[in-house]
This record gives sequence, structure tokens and C-alpha cells, in this order.
Amino acid sequence: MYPKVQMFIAGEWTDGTSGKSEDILNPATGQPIGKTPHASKADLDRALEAARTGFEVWRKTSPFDRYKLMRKAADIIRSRAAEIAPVMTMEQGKPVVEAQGETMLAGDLIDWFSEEARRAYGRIVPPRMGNVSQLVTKEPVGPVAAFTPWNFPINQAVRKISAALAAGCSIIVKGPEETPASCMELVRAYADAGIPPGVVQLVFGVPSEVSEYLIPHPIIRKISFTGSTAVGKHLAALAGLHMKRVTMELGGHAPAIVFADADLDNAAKILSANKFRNAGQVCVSPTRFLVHESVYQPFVDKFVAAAKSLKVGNGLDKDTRMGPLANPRRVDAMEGLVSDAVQRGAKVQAGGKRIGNEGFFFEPTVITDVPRDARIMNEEPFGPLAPITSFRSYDEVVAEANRLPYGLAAYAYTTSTKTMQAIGADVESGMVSINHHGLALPEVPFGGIKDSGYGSEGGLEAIEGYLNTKFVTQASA
Ligand SMILES: O=CCCCC(=O)O
Repeated sequence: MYPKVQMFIAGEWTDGTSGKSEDILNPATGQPIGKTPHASKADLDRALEAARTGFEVWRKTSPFDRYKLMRKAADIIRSRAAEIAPVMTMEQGKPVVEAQGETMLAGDLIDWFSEEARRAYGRIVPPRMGNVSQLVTKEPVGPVAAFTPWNFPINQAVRKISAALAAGCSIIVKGPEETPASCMELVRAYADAGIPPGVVQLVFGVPSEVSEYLIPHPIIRKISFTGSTAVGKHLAALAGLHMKRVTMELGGHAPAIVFADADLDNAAKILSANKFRNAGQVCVSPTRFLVHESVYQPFVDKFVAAAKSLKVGNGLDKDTRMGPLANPRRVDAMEGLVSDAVQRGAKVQAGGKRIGNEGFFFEPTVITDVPRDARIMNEEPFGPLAPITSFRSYDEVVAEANRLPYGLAAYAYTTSTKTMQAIGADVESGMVSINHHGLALPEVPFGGIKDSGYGSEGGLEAIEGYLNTKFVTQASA
């Protein structure tokens, strides 16, 4: 059963007062399954006031007590994962096993942030004079406005909520209107754990209207956004105008480099699994496949075989390995990228077309001989497209890896320790994963550089984004 979607403001579930809503479509059928209510200005004002009072309560709650409540929320979300996963699949499309993994990981993320924030230590700086003390402390930055995407409705919200709460901040989450129910179930876990009213709010609405109201508002002290680079630049500029702290987790176009000495079976297996995970709608999805010319054909053969073997279907079916795309915009985008590449001389080795006319399905697609000026080599596809090209030298492939303004994730496969070290240093990227897919665990930094944003959504760095550093010095009277 798909639940009724509501917002959560000041400790209460509400339909809001605008009377406006939008349809939620099941991407496997294209049919409506529910409605997302939109917040009115009055609802946003209530959420802001609640975040202000919630912050006053929460900042004074000790890190130990915050930790205990958050651990309870983690246990609740884990205990409900089997029920939440099909809800996520119905609204987002991903296979239920991926949805369940995402929900279970939320428990790990809440646990980790709650535990780690207990160690948000300050320090004592040795003074120059005997009667002086110098104290550096960490304080929560204040109420947060967070904007979360539809591709990982729980994962991207839980990172923001948990880092904020662990640090002592309150938060208003503007959840994803197209995939709202699983995000709502995440917020329900915090509510049912006993997090005080006003500490967490969940609202929905017209994204530009909500962000343009919340970001400049004086109650809000910090912005966290996950989404496209274009929108991120707009929101970061607005936040800058109002001097708000910002975390931006934006688009990527990850190079996946396969060197001549790579274990090709391992590379093809791991890269294809991660290319088609969540139908490629992942910010860190491997995107530009750069394969040494000496192993180009065998790698292409293995990768194409993996793509062709994937069972595409409704994510609720147990044997489905790739679900539909989340919305019809992505299917149109895939068609545009494939036809552009083909017009420029690329060859489609697998897939290339939408599947049927019910739901938003697209074939796992592999394209070779793709020229550098094809749109797919420059724009984030956010879908199941793998363009593969070859390279000759280390310098050439590093230049290609660093060519784009993006810098989120990068992947490399090699058996040479020297190449591993060199690639870790030379690729301009917030995250580099070599010989495996080792990103996105709670305890490691997660974020990009260049047009992929700034700040982190994982590791100690994520908590730091929600803390102010204060210096207090006193001389004894
Ligand atoms: O789309 C961005 C979030 C990726 C999370 C993950 O890879 O698990």
C-alpha cells in the first residue's frame, strides 16, 4: 500500500493549508499512486517558527541525549525497512533490494553521525600570559534548510538530517515531490523516536518558491542542497547574498579509467553494476569509460555482455535488476543523448531505446566510438548510458579525466601500485575509488570539487558543516 503523503511541521502531521498538491506517478506504470501536498507561505512560516523554537530546545540537549534519541530513530528505520522499501520502489522505480539497502544504510548513517558528534571537541590554546585562558568551542550553526533529491529519497535526506541533528541544529527538509513517501517515513522514524517538536520539519512545494522563501529568511542559518549544478549555483548565489553557510552536493560526470594492466573481469563486473544501479540515476555513477586501447575490445565485450544480461522490469519483481527511470523527463533526455551521439558517429553496442510505452523504461545502453564533442561526453546523463572510448597514454587519460568542470567521483582499474598512487593524486575529484566501488559509507567524506559543489555529506567533514567555531578568551580579574 502506498501511504497518504503529509508534511511534518512543529511535531504534527499536516496536509498544509494551500489546498494545492501534485500527482505522484509510479514510474513502472506511469499511473498516479498518490498526491504530494504543497506548503503555503503560512505553512512555511509555521515551519520556520517551529525550527526556531526547536533549535532552542535541541541546542541545549546534551550530545549524549541527542545520541540516544537518534540511535532509537536508527533502530526504528531499520525495523521498518521491509515495509518502506516497496513504497520507495513504487514512487522511484529502483529494485526493491536497492530500496531496502538504502533504508538499512539510513540506520548506519544515523548511528554514525549521532556517535561521532559526541566527539565534536573544542580545544584549549596555550596562552601567552599566565592569567589568560583561550578556549575554542564548537556550537551548532542554527536552523537549517535542506533540499533533497528524488534519486535517493532516504539516503540524501538522512545525511542532512543526521549531521544537522547530531550537531545540535534543527532542520526544515524540502523533500522530493516526486518521491515523497519514503522521505516521509524517514522523518516518521525520527518523530516516533521522540525527537522534540520543531527539531525536524518536512515540507513539499514548488521547489523554486520554497527555496527562495527559506534561504533568505533570517531564521535559517545554513543551506544544504543536493541536485543539479545549474540549480546549485542559483541557490548558492542566493545563500551568498544572505551570508548563509552552504553545503552543495551537485552533479558529476565520473571518469572510469581502465588501464592496460587492469583485471578486466573485475573492472567490467564492478563498473557495469554501478553504471546501471538505480538505472544510472546516481551522482557518482561511472560515466566516461576511458579504456586503454590494448584492452579496449575485450573490455567492451565484457561490459556489453553485462548490460545485455540485465533483467529490466518493475522494481517490485524480485528478479528485476534495473527498474524504470524515475520520470518521463529522464527517458526523453536519454533519447536525446543517444541520438546526438549516433549523429556524431558513435555506435550503439547495446540498448539505445525506450522500452514499451507503459512506464518510463529505457534499455541499459552501451555506446562506443563516441567523439569528445558528443553531448554524452560533456553532460551528466543521469541514466543508464555508458559511453566507452579509448586512450593511449597516462597523460592523455588524465587530461581527459580532468577536462570537464565536474569533480565529484572518479574510478580507476590497474594492478600497478605506482599507477594507483599517481591517479589518486592527479585526478581532480572529491572522491577517487581504485579497483573497487568504495564510496558513500557513513564514515568517509562524500562530496565534490569544482562545479560538483563544496562541503561534505559524510565523515567528520559533514558534521563540521553544521558547526560554528567560537573562540572565548578570558583573563582572570
Ligand atoms: O546521487 C548521489 C548519492 C549517491 C549515494 C550512493 O552512491 O549511495
